[in-house]
Amino acid sequence: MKPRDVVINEKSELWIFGYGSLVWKPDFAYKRSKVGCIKGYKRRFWHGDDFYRGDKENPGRVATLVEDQEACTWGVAYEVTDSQIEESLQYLNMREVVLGGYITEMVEFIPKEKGEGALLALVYIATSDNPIYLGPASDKEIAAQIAICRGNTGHNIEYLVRLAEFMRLYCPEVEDEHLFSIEAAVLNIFHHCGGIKPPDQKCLLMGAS
Ligand SMILES: N[C@@H](CCC(=O)N[C@@H](CS)C(=O)NCC(=O)O)C(=O)O
Repeated sequence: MKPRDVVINEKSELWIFGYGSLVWKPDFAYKRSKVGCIKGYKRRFWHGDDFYRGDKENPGRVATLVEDQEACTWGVAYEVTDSQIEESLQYLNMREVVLGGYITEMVEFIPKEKGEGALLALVYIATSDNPIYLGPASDKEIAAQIAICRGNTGHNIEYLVRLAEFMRLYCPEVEDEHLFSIEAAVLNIFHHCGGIKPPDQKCLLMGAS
């Protein structure tokens, strides 16, 4: 399945950029990966998810990209070659497009490693005309929604914490205020609601409820 705008170079290679669950759970075979960023977009928890991290009644909040010329978004680009191209596109079409409501764009990816040239990469973006797009909300409102949602692959908190973990580990110099203020607000909710012990990251990362 080749989405309309996928560019596969003459060496039969394709790069796929992930900035949400794809940074910690690609779940497709790839040849190699690079940490880096794409310019002109900011990551926002403005997309709804009524399948993986939420349900029809309580849709979760997951990452999408919003155009902003001043911003850049950090994540991971995966190189797929030969038969991996068709396999990954088929898999991601179901995961991201059919079940997730994302569309595909080609963007310029800039590797973090010095001296490595920019690459064209496929990215999955949920736009505001998408039926399950939730749009802007305060960090506290987003945190309150994430704190109570879970879906077919686990808790919405796990999605948030694993992404924050990725950024702390691989992009420690990057200030992602939106991501970290939502994470802090979620932990604050657990701290203040009836003294429930804040879920430590280990238990969250274990996908505990
Ligand atoms: N397209 C973004 C977001 C992808 C994403 O988080 N998609 C959701 C679908 S709504 C997903 O695959 N979730 C799997 C999970 O949460 O386990 C990325 O490149 O990482």
